[in-house]
Amino acid sequence: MTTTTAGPVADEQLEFSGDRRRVEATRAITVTAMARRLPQVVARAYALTWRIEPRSAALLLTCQILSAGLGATGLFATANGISAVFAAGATTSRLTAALPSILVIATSAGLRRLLGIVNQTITVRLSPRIAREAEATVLRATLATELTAYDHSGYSDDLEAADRGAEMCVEILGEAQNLLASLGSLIGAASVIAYLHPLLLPLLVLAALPQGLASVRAARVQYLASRDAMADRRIMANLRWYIHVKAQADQVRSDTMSGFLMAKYDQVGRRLDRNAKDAAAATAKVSVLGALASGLGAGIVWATMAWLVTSGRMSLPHGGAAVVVLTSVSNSLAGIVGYGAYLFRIGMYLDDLFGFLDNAGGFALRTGTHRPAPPHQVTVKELTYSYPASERTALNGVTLHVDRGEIVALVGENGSGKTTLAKCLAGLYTPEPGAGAVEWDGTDTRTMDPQAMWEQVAVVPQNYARWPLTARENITLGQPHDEGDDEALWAAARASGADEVLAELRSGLGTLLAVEWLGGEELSGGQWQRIALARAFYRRAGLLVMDEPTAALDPRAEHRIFTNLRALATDKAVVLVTHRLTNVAIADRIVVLDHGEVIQCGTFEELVADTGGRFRELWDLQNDRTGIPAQRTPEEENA
Ligand SMILES: Nc1ncnc2c1ncn2[C@@H]1O[C@H](COP(=O)(O)OP(=O)(O)OP(=O)(O)O)[C@@H](O)[C@H]1O
Repeated sequence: MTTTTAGPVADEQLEFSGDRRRVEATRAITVTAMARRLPQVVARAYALTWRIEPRSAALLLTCQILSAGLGATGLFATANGISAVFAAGATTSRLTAALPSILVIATSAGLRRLLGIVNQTITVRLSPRIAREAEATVLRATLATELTAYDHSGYSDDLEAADRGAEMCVEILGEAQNLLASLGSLIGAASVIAYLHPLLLPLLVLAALPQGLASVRAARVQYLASRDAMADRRIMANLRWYIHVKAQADQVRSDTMSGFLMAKYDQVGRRLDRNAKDAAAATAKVSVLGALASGLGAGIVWATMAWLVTSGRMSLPHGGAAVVVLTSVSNSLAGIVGYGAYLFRIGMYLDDLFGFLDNAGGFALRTGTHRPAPPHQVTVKELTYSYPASERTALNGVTLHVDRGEIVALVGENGSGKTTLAKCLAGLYTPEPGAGAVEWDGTDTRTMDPQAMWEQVAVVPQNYARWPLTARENITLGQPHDEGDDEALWAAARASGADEVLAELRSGLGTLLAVEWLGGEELSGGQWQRIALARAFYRRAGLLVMDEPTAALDPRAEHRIFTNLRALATDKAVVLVTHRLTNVAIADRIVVLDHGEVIQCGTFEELVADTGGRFRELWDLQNDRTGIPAQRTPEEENA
């Protein structure tokens, strides 16, 4: 428990908030509504196949239709064969009469088996491709998502649900095929049953209905349970990641966190177990009820048939044939119910998938078309920005400009809004309508094609990526690079100090970085930062945004960066975020932020001279040596 002036407040629990609305909507789905969706799911399965291989999709459907026709032919032949065998007359003449039927039964069974093999071969071959294609679609949608999506609770849950939907696609074609096969058999068998005695058909449907309803209900229970468990599964996946990866392996040990992390893991695991137990109990309950009802239904069907035969309403040979066909009917019904229920479930996951794909989870990238040139001036006008999860505004009415050839530094205390502003300048966050604007040479960045805009931007973020790629790729990725021409790369490396790092790598630019991956070499934190700087300097960008670019650098490397920065800025607008105030002397202008507002703006000399200002206050604090023993030079020591 923590305490505030308002009294004790319970700790917030580690929890991912999924989109509860969608779960609620799913809960409200009725069995009939779900039944109506079954054809839609089957159609989706064939549409996905069609997109990959139209000929195979057509062949699969043709096989299904032929197979159903052959099934019906075989059953009619069975009924006729049985009638012939049970008819009056000599055994040989009865067998001779049954022979054509036996030939038809054997041929249709053989051909059906052959068609089944063709179906299975195509399905097994295409299913992984369908899933991969769906997965790639989710990846493309994710890459075309606004960065702010990640700040919305629920987005990651939706993304994961979509991913799961894509995974389920591996089964959709097979299950749709099974369902169609059962349906084909059922139609064939039902027509034979109706021919034998019309009363048997409605009775059969009645007998199968309770089992069907129960299976659909069980599928819904399982889907909802798995959707409810999604947030917990993500927590566990995150915990596993924290325990597995190298990035914090040292802190897990030095902070003696193993017990703490495992306790969290177990706690969430127990919640998942409870969820699974409840779902299993609910599924078992509906399944038992369904089984009882369908057993009762089957009893009624058999009793009716016995009554029809004994009362002379159906001949004995027809009765015998009905027994055989009924077995086929109940197998087909069981197939329809089983595969249908499973397809319902897949259909719900597909809804998650297609719901996400429709508009990238609600955060599709803005679709401006203007392709900007490198800007001469970047302007921020009355910009206000709030993070979706926060009640505070991160930026409040900020106005500033950066010209090409100019370096503008953003300074301020932690949480004052520097990084947020830097991301808005780089077009990573887009202002809401009416919340100000970021303009490049007078053009609102909201009207720009985001990819084309980012081509003009180079960013050194606080947490730069350490790609498990070669040193060359780590610097050139995302940029056109002429094979065999590393001149521009080396120029960027020299400006950032990465040349010294590259010189010591065992295979130079071709060295694989990150030791965790395929035996690559590992770099120190500062060496990685030099690579990240080289990556930004290599980009042919008109706007360079650097957020704490030298935090991990030694004094020599830092000095080199700031010595080279002025030359780099000649054809760029440069924005520099830093807490090291000695470094901002290089800037043409310094903008001081406080709680998302610009409170000072001027040159280094102006701001240091302003004794009552925040910059001067921070400067004095950074240079205050109170409590630190004075450093004496060797000459002073000797004197
Ligand atoms: N993703 C986010 N979601 C919600 N609030 C955020 C998010 N990122 C930052 N904030 C909030 O926005 C405000 C500004 O954060 P920002 O990172 O821009 O500050 P900063 O000046 O760069 O801080 P620092 O010097 O510590 O890097 C802070 O109050 C912070 O809590």
